[in-house]
Amino acid sequence: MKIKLLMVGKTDHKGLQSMIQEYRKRLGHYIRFEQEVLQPPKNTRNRSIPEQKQIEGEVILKAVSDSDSVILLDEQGKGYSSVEFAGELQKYMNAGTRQLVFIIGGPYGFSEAVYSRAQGRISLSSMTFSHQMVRLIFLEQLYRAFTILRNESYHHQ
Ligand SMILES: C[S@@+](CC[C@H](N)C(=O)[O-])C[C@H]1O[C@@H](n2cnc3c(N)ncnc32)[C@H](O)[C@@H]1O
Repeated sequence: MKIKLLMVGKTDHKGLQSMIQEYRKRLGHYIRFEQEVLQPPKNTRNRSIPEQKQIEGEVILKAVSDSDSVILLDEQGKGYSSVEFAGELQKYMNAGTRQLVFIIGGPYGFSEAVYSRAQGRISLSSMTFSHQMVRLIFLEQLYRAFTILRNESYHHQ
């Protein structure tokens, strides 16, 4: 299986970039992993929030293939413990999933079209994080999940 992380908008924060890079590197020891930053057109800033979400949604959907399994990172999604999340990843691997795509939305979340395309929604907390912080928190959880599946000593109950 390959995991792809799609994110709307780039992060310029050097500290975050460096920690994200560290977890990407660690994750690469366990699974094929790719991340892609999606850049909505710049001339959308004067649009209403629903219009911006729709435009971002179109950009997101273009980046997803028909055969991908898609999970949204969404504060209103389902909450998992780290062990449960590791179990979910194992289920996708056991099912022969070729590419599992996780998506982090922009500042206003996802359009209805993106919600309809997704197979699932995962909440990392009922609190809202910035779309930039979520990248790091989620990558750490992905890495943690693979150490759990391998019975390594990173995770302690
Ligand atoms: C600033 S948040 C958007 C908040 C917006 N109110 C919404 O309805 O989604 C930007 C993105 O970060 C991610 N995000 C933020 N907090 C999250 C959480 N607790 N769990 C999972 N994803 C989260 C989601 O992908 C969201 O689209």
